[in-house]
Amino acid sequence: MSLLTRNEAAGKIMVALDKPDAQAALELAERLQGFGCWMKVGMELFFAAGPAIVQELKSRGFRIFLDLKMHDIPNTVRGGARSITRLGVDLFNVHGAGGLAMMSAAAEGVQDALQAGDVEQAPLVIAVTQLTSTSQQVLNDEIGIPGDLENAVVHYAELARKAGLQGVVASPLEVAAVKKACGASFITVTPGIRPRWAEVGDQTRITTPRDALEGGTDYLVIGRPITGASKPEEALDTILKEMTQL
Ligand SMILES: O=C(O)c1cc(=O)[nH]c(=O)n1[C@@H]1O[C@H](COP(=O)(O)O)[C@@H](O)[C@H]1O
Repeated sequence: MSLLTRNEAAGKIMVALDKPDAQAALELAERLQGFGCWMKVGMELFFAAGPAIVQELKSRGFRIFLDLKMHDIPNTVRGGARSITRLGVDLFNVHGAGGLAMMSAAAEGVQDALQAGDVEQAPLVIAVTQLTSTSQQVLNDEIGIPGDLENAVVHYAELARKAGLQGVVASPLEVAAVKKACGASFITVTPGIRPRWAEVGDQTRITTPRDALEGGTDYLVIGRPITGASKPEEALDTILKEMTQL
């Protein structure tokens, strides 16, 4: 594989802004401003700071992945997707476990907002397959889904594609299988990224940033290895070097 430029690699990174309030999040965003990464706003930040944090980050030029993992009846998810689309985010997710009708409703909610003229650009919608903290044993013995974890991920990916979604959240270990089943242009967004020098924490299905890139992922979601560092900009810089240098 040919190596990416630093800017190309940075454009594939989504920094998980898992911070308790707007001030902490914006301080961190400011330190990472020049890199050209996406920002991922998840539950911790959104539940504390609300939609205003999305507008603020957008006004600073960041592309936004809103990670609220909707999982509800189709009608509720359709309305939720409509509201999220109106916020002007670039990408958001729903749970594949909600099934085909629920994922189709998410896609319909996006169309509702477009047809109402609320926004001009449709966000990408992707489905969470199996959380990257879930191991094979937990999938089988606790969650109660039998069989191979990779097959479970591919099953949800195929359902997501059928529902008209544009991609999935999966671990970098399943990217090849997802692309094989759903096509090269079906987007893979992969958390579970751990440089060798970072703590693994609660993630179980992990690779290094370089391995994720070489495995063909479209986007790398990276939180604590960057956000937990005393100098987040240096951690991100190190990751970019690891991704782009021979
Ligand atoms: O949808 C997600 O973003 C997500 C799905 C998943 O399967 N695993 C996962 O870790 N995430 C999110 O990705 C981020 C990973 O953060 P770190 O483990 O700190 O790098 C967190 O914000 C998680 O909420």
